[in-house]
Amino acid sequence: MSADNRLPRDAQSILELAARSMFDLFANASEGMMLVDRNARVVWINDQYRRFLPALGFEREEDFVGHPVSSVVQNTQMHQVLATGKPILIDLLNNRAGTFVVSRIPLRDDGGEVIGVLGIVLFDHPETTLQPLITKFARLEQDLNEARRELASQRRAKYTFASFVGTSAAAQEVKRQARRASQSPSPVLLLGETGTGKELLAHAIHAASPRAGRPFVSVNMAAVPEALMEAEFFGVAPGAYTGADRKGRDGKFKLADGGTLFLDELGDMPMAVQVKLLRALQDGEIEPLGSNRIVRCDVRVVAATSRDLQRLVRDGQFREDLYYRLNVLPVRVPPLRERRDDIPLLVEALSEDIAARGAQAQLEVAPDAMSLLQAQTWRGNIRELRNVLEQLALRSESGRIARAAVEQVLREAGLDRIEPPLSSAMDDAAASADPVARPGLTLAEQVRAVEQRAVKTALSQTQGNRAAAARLLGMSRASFYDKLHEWGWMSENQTYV
Ligand SMILES: Nc1ncnc2c1ncn2[C@@H]1O[C@H](COP(=O)(O)OP(=O)(O)OP(=O)(O)O)[C@@H](O)[C@H]1O
Repeated sequence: MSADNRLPRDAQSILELAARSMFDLFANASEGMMLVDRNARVVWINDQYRRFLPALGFEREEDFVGHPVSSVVQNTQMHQVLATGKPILIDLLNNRAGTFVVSRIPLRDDGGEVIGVLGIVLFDHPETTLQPLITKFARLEQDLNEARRELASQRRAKYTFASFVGTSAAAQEVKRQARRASQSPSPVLLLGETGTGKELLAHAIHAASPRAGRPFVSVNMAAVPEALMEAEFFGVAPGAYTGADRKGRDGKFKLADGGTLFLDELGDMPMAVQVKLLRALQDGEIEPLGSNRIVRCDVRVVAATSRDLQRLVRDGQFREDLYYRLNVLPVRVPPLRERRDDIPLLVEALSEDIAARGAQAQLEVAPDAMSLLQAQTWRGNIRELRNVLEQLALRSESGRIARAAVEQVLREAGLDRIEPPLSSAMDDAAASADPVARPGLTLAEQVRAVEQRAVKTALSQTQGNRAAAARLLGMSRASFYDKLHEWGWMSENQTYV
């Protein structure tokens, strides 16, 4: 009989022959084999495997065979194969005996039920035999660990209240309110113009809250395309999509579980997502896309917006019920022009940071240059101030900043140049406002000095809010403005004072 005639021709016999040949191949080529039963107990090992026993800490075979595999082989995954019925064709196993390349194959009875698992040690000491593979694996593992560390650090608060620079009454008040809010589990709504520090405060609130040890996760509504927002928030169930999301993905709600979810640019949230967000906030439950399973999430929400939410509600662009749900602890973050006294401190802190990042000299701003910065309207607030300082730092070798340099940067940045004499005029007037100190004054001059001092005090008490200052002094707004014009403290195109 020729060799060809000995080959079977029916599928079942071919399969049996292949299985037998493969098993013989594995048995001979492998470094060892073990069998566990359906209770994950070791029931058999071959001769080659026996030589690993001392390194695994066993003198006698009976101390190994007959025992649960997880108690005799550290880091084994045999029970996982038993539970899932899925083979692990190739894996690296690390334990006290060394590093091994292993394969784990479920064994099924005629009914298809898993009745045991065959474990095969394909290579021992792969660090010598499989060096390139191991090196690559180690590098990937290292990259993965770094990425995980990076992700974890991104999910920690970057700022604390100490990062919020400012000692003015307005700055202290906003910090006081935010500190109080940090101790409450209710949602916080940070309201203020762009660049006023809302995101910084959101971090600080989280860092001072009982959730500080848990993740801080942000979503910027203006940065996520509308079509992806639902998946971004609530996640995607495995198999809901083909492609990259095949395995499913956690949404930001789940990632923030136990911690704080920061919703930046809340006013830009599409209506469809608003409905789902409301449900998630009310019930503490979310439903990932493509799933019919409810997932519970314990998340504290801090939201921020520079838009007028009440107006968006009136215009039908923001749900009223969601607005009330989020507007439990509103914190108004004042614009820079309401806390000009903080500008010198901010300039110092920001230029220290700029110098540290760019290895440039720390800026030394001349007093008349500083007054120019203090007089500016700063519609982009602290972010805009920082940009101007960065420009100044780039252009200055020594770090010394004269008034002309500030004028030039402001002009090139298209910022209105606002002259500071107003504030000096106000300060000068207020300084000479003590009539007792200036006994030679006429009655009219003394009255005027007293009025000026009262107006200045009222303005500083109301953080520059003229309407509120007028109310405080029991004056109509019109006569208050008349006074400011009369003293040259306000002109048609100047908004300062
Ligand atoms: N009080 C402050 N002290 C120091 N730095 C600040 C302060 N407030 C804001 N900053 C800095 O100014 C920049 C803008 O702040 P932030 O992003 O928090 O503003 P925002 O109000 O969230 O702005 P937007 O509404 O545009 O997102 C950041 O670099 C921040 O670190």
